[in-house]
Amino acid sequence: MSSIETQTESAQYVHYHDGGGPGKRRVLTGQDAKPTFTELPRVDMRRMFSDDFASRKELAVEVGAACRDVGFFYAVNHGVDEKVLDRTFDAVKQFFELPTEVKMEVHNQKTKKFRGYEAFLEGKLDPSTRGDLKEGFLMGEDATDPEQNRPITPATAEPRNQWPTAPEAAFFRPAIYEYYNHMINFSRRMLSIFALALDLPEDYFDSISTHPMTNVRAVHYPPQDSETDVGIGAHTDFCWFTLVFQSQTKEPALEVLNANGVWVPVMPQKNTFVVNVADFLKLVTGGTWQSTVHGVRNMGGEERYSMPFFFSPNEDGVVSVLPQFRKLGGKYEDIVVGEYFQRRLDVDRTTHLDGGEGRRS
Ligand SMILES: O=C(O)CCC(=O)C(=O)O
Ligand SMILES: [Fe+2]
Repeated sequence: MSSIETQTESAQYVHYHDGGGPGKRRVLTGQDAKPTFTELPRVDMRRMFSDDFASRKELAVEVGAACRDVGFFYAVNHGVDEKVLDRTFDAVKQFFELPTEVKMEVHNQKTKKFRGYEAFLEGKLDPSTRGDLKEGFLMGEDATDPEQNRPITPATAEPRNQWPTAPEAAFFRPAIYEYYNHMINFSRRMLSIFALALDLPEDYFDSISTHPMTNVRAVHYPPQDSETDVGIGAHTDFCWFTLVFQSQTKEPALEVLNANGVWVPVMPQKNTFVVNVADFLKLVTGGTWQSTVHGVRNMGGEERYSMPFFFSPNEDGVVSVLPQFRKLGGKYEDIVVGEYFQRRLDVDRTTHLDGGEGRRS
């Protein structure tokens, strides 16, 4: 998949999973190539904590450009303590080393929201593969978990998360909650910067984000030795935005697709998050911001771990294309966040791409 290889092939397509269905992009080379990114911008988030509005606005302008031109950026000086990140990754590694039966107690197929443990090869966004070469654990908003301090209402009374009960797994729940709470705070600041980047008041999204839909996914990718395997098939995320912390492998594994159908590697950088725009932010910006296709191939010979945090507004929040992105005469429907989210989850659960085409054909 080098750029040289790309230039010698003609009329190739890259296939992916977008908006709940199959998508493809022509690989453009030579005179057909469009101006597009070849690396991720680095954004210094320290200004997010500034009392000075001009400083926050300056940050928002940079973030807005990254969201429009790339859909992905590195976030440095994000304010999440490095010690918390180290502790979280230690716990995640330890969890995945537990016996399979301990992990399978909380198998995600026992829940409607797919929470809990996902075994190797069970995820399969790309039907030409034997499945995603990863195992994972997913948790998220759940008013019945006392750690979340949320009122239980008829709509939130059912437990959503699953936690292992084996004594040897007792360390895991508090470790994940420590990360989760830090990520909620980081996300709220991020949300106000996104609002500013869209020339809206900083608190514009707050009223629909009082009890946001959120997920932490801990993922373990073993090293793969076959080019035909994938850690996670090419896809876009179906939330508002995603914050990813990845382990420090020597070789990059996460890859982001640019407009010319070229996979841009995302080299892990120390104490740095990768932030990406997801489908909802693309939707409310009328496609001005990009929900960029990405995937993982862990070819560097090392175990890899990552911790994506997915943020969406309230389940009963109603969103639509923002006024400044509407075209005269256009028809714009309201979308209930939770309904859209569950539809996408059901698609992911039950369907795969048609046709058996891989990432390139
Ligand atoms: O592991 C990563 O770096 C990204 C994972 C990812 O894209 C996802 O879980 O949606
Ligand atoms: Fe993703």
